Amino acid sequence: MATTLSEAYRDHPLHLHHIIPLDFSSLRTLPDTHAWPQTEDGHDDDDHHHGGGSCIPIIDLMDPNAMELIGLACENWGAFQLKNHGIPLSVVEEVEKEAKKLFALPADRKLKALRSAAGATGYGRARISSFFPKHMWHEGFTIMGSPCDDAKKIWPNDHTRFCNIMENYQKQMKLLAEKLTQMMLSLLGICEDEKGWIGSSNLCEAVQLNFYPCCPEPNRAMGLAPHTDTSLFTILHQSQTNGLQIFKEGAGWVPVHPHPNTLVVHTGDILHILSNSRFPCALHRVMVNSASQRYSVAYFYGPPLDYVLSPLLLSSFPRFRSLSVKEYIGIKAKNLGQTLSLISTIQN
Ligand SMILES: C=C1C[C@]23C[C@H]1CC[C@H]2[C@@]12CCC[C@@](C)(C(=O)O1)[C@H]2[C@@H]3C(=O)O
Ligand SMILES: O=C(O)CCC(=O)C(=O)O
Ligand SMILES: [Fe+2]
Repeated sequence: MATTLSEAYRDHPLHLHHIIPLDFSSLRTLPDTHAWPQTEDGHDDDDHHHGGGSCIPIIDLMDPNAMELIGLACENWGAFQLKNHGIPLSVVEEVEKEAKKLFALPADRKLKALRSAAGATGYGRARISSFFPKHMWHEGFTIMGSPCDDAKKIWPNDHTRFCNIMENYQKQMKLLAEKLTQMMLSLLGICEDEKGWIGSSNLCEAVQLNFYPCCPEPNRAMGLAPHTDTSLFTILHQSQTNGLQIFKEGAGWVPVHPHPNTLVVHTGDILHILSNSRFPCALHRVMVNSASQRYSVAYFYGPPLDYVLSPLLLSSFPRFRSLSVKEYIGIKAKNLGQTLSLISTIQN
């Protein structure tokens, strides 16, 4: 029985043919396998199409009103950009540098750490790939706990630096995540009893390094297809390259422009459930471009696998049935974007 997050994902293997990544650097045109139907909306050169120029709020964590501002941002957007977050710039810069080093390796080196069909960690496509008919313009490296086993396969004698930097990043992110969780759960009026898991050693956390190479035909490609994250919330560092977009009801796809020394925080499925839908779960995607490559580092944070998810904010009837995090992961592995409606108590 799965007791760790990586075991929970291993219980739901992916199909192997979706795992072998492509050597993007060798391509001068977009192969048909990577050509997505063109959409009207969505590219960074036409920002004026998006929500009348509105964008997700930037919140200063040192602001005395930070908590209220976070509440408003979560309700209206399911996302905000956080400055003065307390994570030293050097910690984030080092992770970005290691990610760049990793993805710059020749394909045969990265493939040494290829995630197996039943594996949860290592190098490869995003897990969601198997739900889409076309491939994404993206490479990823997934970390759950220590990345050493995977890093050793890539750098047999030289993996310590990578491991230390990734482990330190997780430690720092976890502290920030605990602070934000306290705030968000308080905002929802959730009592101290329900916060017992915060800071426990078995909570679920993972890091995903993302790389979006330059793309010869960016308007026909997709960096990361629309999805919501399986987290309470996600803390994201993006390199200084546009591409991330968040979907806002009524406004469409809104770009999240990078700001130096600012982290993007967005809600995941679990916060949506606990808040009984008061906080939307951020639907997001990544577009690519032909001029610059893009990197990002996502930190996923959530309660332990056996934690029972049920709406805690009960100003009205519970909109979702109760189930454990582990059970949620299992349903999502088969149903992806349909999962929330499958556990909804509202007929549709
Ligand atoms: C802890 C997580 C969260 C995962 C699965 C597992 C490890 C990798 C994460 C991602 C990262 C890329 C997008 C996503 C949608 C994907 O395909 O893999 C994420 C997914 C999720 O949020 O469900
Ligand atoms: O690259 C990004 O900005 C977003 C990455 C993402 O959505 C993810 O890793 O889940
Ligand atoms: Fe995501």
